[in-house]
Amino acid sequence: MTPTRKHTALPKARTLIEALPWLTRHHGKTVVIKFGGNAMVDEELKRAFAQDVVFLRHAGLRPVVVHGGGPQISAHLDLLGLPSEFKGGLRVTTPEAMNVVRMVLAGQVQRELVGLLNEHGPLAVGMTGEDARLMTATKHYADIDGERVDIGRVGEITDIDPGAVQALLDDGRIPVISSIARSDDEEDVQPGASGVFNVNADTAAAALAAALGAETLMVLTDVEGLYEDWPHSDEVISRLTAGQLEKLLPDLASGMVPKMQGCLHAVRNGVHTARVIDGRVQHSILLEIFTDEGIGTMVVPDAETEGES
Ligand SMILES: Nc1ncnc2c1ncn2[C@@H]1O[C@H](COP(=O)(O)OP(=O)(O)O)[C@@H](O)[C@H]1O
Ligand SMILES: CC(=O)N[C@@H](CCC(=O)OP(=O)(O)O)C(=O)O
Repeated sequence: MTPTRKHTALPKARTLIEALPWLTRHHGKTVVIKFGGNAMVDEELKRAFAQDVVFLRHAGLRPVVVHGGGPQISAHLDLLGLPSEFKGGLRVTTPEAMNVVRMVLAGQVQRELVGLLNEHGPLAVGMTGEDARLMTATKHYADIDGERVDIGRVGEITDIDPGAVQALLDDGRIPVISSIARSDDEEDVQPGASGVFNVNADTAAAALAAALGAETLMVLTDVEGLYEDWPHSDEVISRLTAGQLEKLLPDLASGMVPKMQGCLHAVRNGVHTARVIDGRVQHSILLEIFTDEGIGTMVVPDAETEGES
């Protein structure tokens, strides 16, 4: 006689059933996920990330991945004997460095993520902001202590045409996007890297989330969330409104500046929640979307202080 297995299977069934309200709530909704270069250094984490994104897609959500690659770009510049310098959290991008940025993001990091996602089926399609005019930018100048500083080929997004991304989503695909934008400046008409800009990946993800009318922007990084008094304490701010975040922005440092500016832009432009979560925790995306054990920092629009999770 075959022994019954119903008791051992029950906890698994409970886990699935517990996800039901979240599955219902998020069905058909667009989620833009920014995968940061620092969260991308561990092979197992990358595989778990790909599994989570594919899970979201099969659960009926519309995930879009925007990836970073700061450490990978710096490593390649170093290999070529070129310096890595940041001003106001953004890479000083010479025309020579722009070639490297484009090659590493579109040719290396994006290809790897597309490959990992496609181990689960014909799902992921890679593109950069140049493709189908997804992202157009103009030259960005850094503001360093009130001074306008030239940081080279760094772009500020002026227009997003999300048509190609929407078409891929409608076709059941997972767009994987590198944060490089085409230039519409007149002197930049020539093809090649001289006609494109390097855009911070947090900024690009936030702008895309707003343009797509996404429900959620999720930024995966290498810390637990926004620390209240970084680097002196590791107390994470779990929830804050756009207005509260706006007041904090001038005091924030380095990598958190584009992330939190991006979260603010997203929730002020129609995105329901923007979250900064710990990409070092395996399956952090699933925990965040399908359980009430949400981790990290959640930013909500001003009117919404209660209820959302
Ligand atoms: N208030 C803060 N809370 C958390 N991290 C902060 C804060 N201010 C600055 N940081 C720094 O920002 C870093 C994350 O940004 P970044 O290195 O650009 O990551 P990513 O590659 O994921 O985009 C953290 O590792 C931390 O060193
Ligand atoms: C202008 C600018 O700074 N661009 C970034 C683009 C990559 C990025 O943002 O990667 P992370 O998300 O891993 O930091 C850079 O060149 O490093």
